[in-house]
Amino acid sequence: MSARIIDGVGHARRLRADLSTDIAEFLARTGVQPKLTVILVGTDAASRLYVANKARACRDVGMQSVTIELPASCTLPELLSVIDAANEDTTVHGILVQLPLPAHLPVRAVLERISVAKDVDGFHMYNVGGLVVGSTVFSPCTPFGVQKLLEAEQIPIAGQNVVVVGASNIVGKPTALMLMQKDATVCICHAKTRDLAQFTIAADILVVAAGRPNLILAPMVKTGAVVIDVGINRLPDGRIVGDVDFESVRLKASHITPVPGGVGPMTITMLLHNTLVAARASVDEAQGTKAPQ
Ligand SMILES: Nc1nc(=O)c2c([nH]1)NC[C@@H]1CN(c3ccc(C(=O)N[C@@H](CCC(=O)O)C(=O)O)cc3)C=[N+]21
Repeated sequence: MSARIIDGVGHARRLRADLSTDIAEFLARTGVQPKLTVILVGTDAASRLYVANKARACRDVGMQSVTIELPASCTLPELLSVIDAANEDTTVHGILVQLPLPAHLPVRAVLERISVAKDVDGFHMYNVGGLVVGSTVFSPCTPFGVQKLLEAEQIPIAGQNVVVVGASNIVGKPTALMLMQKDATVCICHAKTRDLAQFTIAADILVVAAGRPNLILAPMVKTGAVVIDVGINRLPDGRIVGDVDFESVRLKASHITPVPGGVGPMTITMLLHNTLVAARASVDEAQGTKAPQ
């Protein structure tokens, strides 16, 4: 068997074309252009690149984006006052604080400052908690992108055995909750899991977000499984690889995402989606057509 390679770039392109149409229609109808504010603290090269990619993606679909760059020495009160200003600015619909933050800044305090209605990353505790009860304002972009990829590939989720490898707050845990909400039987493995293979071999859908190259080898994968690789690792030779040994696992899986070109492009797409949803909600609220969130 050779797996179908899930084309994240193609799925993302189709979704972004739809978003462009929706944004143009929304602008024509309301006069409001959706706007994302990205806050970048420090000068980490990878973060700068990601932020530049997000800004370009916004422009490509007709959204405004503003990047606010703060020095790595920025204090917590300084960062919070920048967030407060974006919260109060009615022309801003989405706010994203690029992670990771410099070590002296407390991540939770920063994320909890973002208005829930503008938390397009879905990282605010209110949105995280919403995943537990199945009613979130914004779903986090990477798990949301994984779910969209599965839907676009018409892969059934209900009743499937889903194994998530990696228990991070931004990928593993929310992915598990979102797929459980879709009636999957979900298991979460992490760095302390004993005998990882005994769990992964049972997976109909294996989602890997551990940040370790070659963590998942072919003998750990069930024949015909759907393998979603969320890992992004830069090797010493500069190559970007996921957490899955792509060349061996593709011979055993039914579907597999490549890295790059799999989940990554969907993450930014769902950020754009969430920003449009935020802009719509803000117009609805201003017109009193919906209860404020
Ligand atoms: N507040 C916050 N929100 C985030 O969503 C967030 C963040 N901080 N910090 C960093 C991570 C990482 N992340 C990626 C998004 C897109 C790709 C992506 O498009 N990757 C491409 C290109 C990969 C490459 O060549 O570098 C691909 O996989 O094909 C990757 C990684 C969002 N993150």
